[in-house]
Amino acid sequence: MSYKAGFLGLIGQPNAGKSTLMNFLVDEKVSIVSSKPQTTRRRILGIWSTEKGQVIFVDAPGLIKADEGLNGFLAQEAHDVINSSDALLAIIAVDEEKPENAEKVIDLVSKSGKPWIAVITKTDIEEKAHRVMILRKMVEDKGGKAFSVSVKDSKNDQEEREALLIEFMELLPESPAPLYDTELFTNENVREMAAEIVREQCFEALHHEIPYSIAVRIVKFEEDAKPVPKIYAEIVVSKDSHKAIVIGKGASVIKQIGMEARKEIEKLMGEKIFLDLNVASKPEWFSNKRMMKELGYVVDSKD
Ligand SMILES: Nc1nc2c(ncn2[C@@H]2O[C@H](COP(=O)(O)OP(=O)(O)OP(=O)(O)O)[C@@H](O)[C@H]2O)c(=O)[nH]1
Repeated sequence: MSYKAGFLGLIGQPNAGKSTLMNFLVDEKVSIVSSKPQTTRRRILGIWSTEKGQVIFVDAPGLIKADEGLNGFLAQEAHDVINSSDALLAIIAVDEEKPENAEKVIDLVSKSGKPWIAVITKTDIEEKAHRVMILRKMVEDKGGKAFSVSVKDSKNDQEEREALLIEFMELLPESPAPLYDTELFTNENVREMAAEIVREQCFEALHHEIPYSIAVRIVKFEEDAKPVPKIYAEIVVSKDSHKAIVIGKGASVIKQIGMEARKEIEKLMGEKIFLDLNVASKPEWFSNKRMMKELGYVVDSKD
């Protein structure tokens, strides 16, 4: 059998389970997960390599409609992933409230002209189990093949994981060699992943709209500091009034964010670290192209 390698884009509505699925398939925590929709911002790659091929998963932000600001960036990212991937996975969750949303994803992917497979996620949610058949039929009506998976139930099922990976690899083009070093499981560096982990913990600790308007920037990353590496991160809020909320009474909220993020970053780095968090207010940063660029959300290559 020839060697296959390429980019496989994960396309779905916000909260469909794309990041969770990618982390499960790559068997590493690559992309952040939260119970709130629209957590994924930048395109994140998860890489799986075997001697037969290399699947590079591209976790795109969920599909949304917007032209400007951060949401405009997210919408553009999702469409760029469709255009630039070699093959696509349509990710549809059994708990998707509106059938037309599932239809839209299947439509978009099937019309892309690229090889594709649908993955029906969250099949462990019993009261929605009947929807698996309905979604499968929707996929088959568009000429596609559907797999169903529950990451909750399959966490320890390596056979199921490998079977899915082999199916997905078949969608990819032949390639003379791997596209990334076969030791890598992501394109993100530790610095970027640390910032994403702090952002994930903000989603955990904060409610309402605040986490959506937060960005996290690593100000200093002293990998060789003694006795442990030191990471200085800044949580950027978009309104002065959010600062006090992120800090919390007696600094309780920021302490919680820091403690949980530190544990996750330590897991990632395999060693103890020191994490320092600061909160800075940059009013309406997401409406300002220069600030968005500074925070890692590149809007336009022309500026
Ligand atoms: N019960 C159940 N929940 C799941 C499963 N997969 C994901 N979830 C939950 O669904 C929520 C959304 O998961 P994510 O992986 O962040 O979804 P996403 O599609 O990447 O979301 P965006 O970043 O908004 O695009 C989280 O609370 C997950 O824990 C599953 O197999 N079963």
